Amino acid sequence: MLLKGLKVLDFSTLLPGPFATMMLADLGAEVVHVTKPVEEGKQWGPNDYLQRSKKSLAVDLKSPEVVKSLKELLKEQKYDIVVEQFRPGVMARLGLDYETLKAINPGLIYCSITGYGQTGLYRERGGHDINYISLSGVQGYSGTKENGPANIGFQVADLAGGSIHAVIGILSAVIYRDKTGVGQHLDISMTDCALTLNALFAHDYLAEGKPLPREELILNGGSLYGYYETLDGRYLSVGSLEPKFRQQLCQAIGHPDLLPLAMSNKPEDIAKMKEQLQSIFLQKTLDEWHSIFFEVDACVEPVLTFEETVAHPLFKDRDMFVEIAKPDGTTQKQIACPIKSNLFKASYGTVGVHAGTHNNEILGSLLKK
Ligand SMILES: CC(C)(COP(=O)(O)OP(=O)(O)OC[C@H]1O[C@@H](n2cnc3c(N)ncnc32)[C@H](O)[C@@H]1OP(=O)(O)O)[C@@H](O)C(=O)NCCC(=O)NCCSC(=O)C(=O)O
Repeated sequence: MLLKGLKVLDFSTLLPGPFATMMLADLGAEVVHVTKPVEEGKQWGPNDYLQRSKKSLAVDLKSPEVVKSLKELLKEQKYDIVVEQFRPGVMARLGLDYETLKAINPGLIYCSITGYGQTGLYRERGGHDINYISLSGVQGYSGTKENGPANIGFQVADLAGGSIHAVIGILSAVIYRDKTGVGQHLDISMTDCALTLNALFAHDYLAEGKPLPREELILNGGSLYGYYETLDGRYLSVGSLEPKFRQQLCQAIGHPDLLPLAMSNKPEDIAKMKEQLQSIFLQKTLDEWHSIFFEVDACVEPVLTFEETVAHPLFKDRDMFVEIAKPDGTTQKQIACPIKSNLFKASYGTVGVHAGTHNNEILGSLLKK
């Protein structure tokens, strides 16, 4: 296991931190999730997946004895990475802030994931993914002129922002600590991370002063790149950006005559081509189009329901679903670790366990002291 020996004490809640520490656990880190005590029979949130392979400690962090015991564990270097995701100030009120813990373990890597960072005007402001992607500008040029931004259905800032940057930060800090013995405090703001997701278009504005209007850029509706409805009310994603793919597209839909229009970058031609494509795609069902495009190199794929995704041979070929053991001896299907290597194969413990399952194992003797 790539991260064998890394020991993480994870105070995070909701999605970004738990997803980050699940990635670390999939790669072999030992993760203990610290949470509030939960009534027997009631599990916290999406525990089965996000908490897989982790141990669970359910404790009242406002109890001085508990905090003393946790510090003891950190002092003895039983855990050398802390992940937390509260509003700035919460961990300090609990006596578990970086400065306090660094004093007892200078090699500690402490990763704080927040909406807006540890500093600045917004530091204590509550928020969720929808707010982070709104402030970061990505929603300012997504959606349509008519309807404005659209709900995207999954959490971009939390995951592509917070979780993945937290993991990169933690692993970089581990490499640095291996060389120097020195730990550090990582300040991961999900909105800062979401800002970086403007990667392609930010430059147009920053370097060239070009505004980023909805439906006028190459990927947001200003080209034929987009979604088109089919006869059965389903959708096709058309990503035929390059000339060779546009050529294949026109052939596949039986309209090589449309190639000059498909190649034109004039806004009026693009609008006409999109209209043509829409009326052509409405003539067949998604399955019929899929049969045609499966044989064609044109960057056209169906928009699948999640059920269809789970059954798709693409993910079967890539072993992207795994059966994870449950404590009752049965298994549960979950998404596999997507990091694949010639040396390493992800291995998993059980699905997330009930909050507090490992209280005795981890804190038992310390709490009795
Ligand atoms: C999500 C939040 C807005 C939720 O706000 P709040 O509910 O007000 O929580 P806070 O973090 O401010 O404070 C948590 C309080 O719970 C207390 N607390 C926490 N755990 C414990 C335990 N185990 N025992 C006792 N007390 C506890 C902690 O001491 C704080 O108390 P006091 O000190 O007494 O206050 C905020 O946590 C936040 O901004 N976090 C960083 C960013 C974030 O997680 N955003 C959401 C991502 S998910 C998302 O976007 C999405 O899916 O959508």
